[in-house]
Amino acid sequence: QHDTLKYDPKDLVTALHTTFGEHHARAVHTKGLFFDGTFSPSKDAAAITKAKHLQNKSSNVIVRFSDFTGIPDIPDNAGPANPRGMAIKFIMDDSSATDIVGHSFNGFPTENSDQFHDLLLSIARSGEGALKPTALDSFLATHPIAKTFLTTQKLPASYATIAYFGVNAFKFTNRKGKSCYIRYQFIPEEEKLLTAQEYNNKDADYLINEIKNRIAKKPVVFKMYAQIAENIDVIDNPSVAWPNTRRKVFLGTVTLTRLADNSEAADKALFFIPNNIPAGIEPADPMIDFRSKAYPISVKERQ
Ligand code: HEM
Repeated sequence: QHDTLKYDPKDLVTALHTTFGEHHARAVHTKGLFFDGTFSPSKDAAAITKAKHLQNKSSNVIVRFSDFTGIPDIPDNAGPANPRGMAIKFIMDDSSATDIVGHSFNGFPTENSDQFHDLLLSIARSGEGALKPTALDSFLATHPIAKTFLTTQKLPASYATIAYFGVNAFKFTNRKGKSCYIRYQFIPEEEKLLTAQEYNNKDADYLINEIKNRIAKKPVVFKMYAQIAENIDVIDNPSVAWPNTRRKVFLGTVTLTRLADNSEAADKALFFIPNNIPAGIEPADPMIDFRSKAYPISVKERQ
């Protein structure tokens, strides 16, 4: 199935622009803000991977929170602003770096990039004035997982009070050569969500303002976990979450301490690539390498 994809990474970036506009900015997750902090790995992390940022030694991190869509000024309280993004860059002593790019939903709307392309174009064709049933209505009628994704998003009180999921599976290998398949989870200190009514009453920059105020007073903390697959779990389909009952290994603590320099130059220089990973971690879901070809196209376009 994955060898016979119809659309290439460039087609996906074009589909994002067709749907959200070309704004000389990130093709998607365009509105956002980044923060500086540290990551301290747990002892258990080193038992399941030899990856160097997970070996009992702290690293610096940059974390960028974002809203969905490629619309630069999307209101934080708009429906399509969900899911939120959390991208993290670990910067090690030798100044090498590794990235994780996740979002606030435990799953992806589609099983592969071709279907994501078709979902995007169906959204593009279903704007104001589109005849019913719209292209999106038709897509969702035949793709129930995408429908669940679009209609059951959690509404965060803060970027700091919602969980984020890596969604695509990686293979971890430890120093003894033993491997397992994992998906990342970032769990907030406290989950705080809004009702639909509270959400509607928020203003367009409520998340941006909240997180700036919050971090000026106290650090923002997430616990990072690896959810471990069992033999029966599907590795190459990010639209299906693994059961909640799966074992989770605590990987370490992310502590964000201050708003980073969000200058235009710093923002242009900052990018995350899902397969930027050290020895001890490998992509296990083909979407990871696909994404990793699409992101640099957007990075280049926004310089
Ligand atoms: C085939 C699937 C996907 C495609 C084609 C795609 C494409 C892109 C592109 C082109 C960018 C802009 C990169 C930049 O300019 O720096 C981006 C950013 C982003 N994507 Fe994806 N993506 C895909 C899947 C995912 C998945 C599965 C997640 C979450 C688990 C995700 C979360 C994000 C986030 C959070 C950002 C913003 C990163 C930042 O803050 O710089 N994407 N994506």
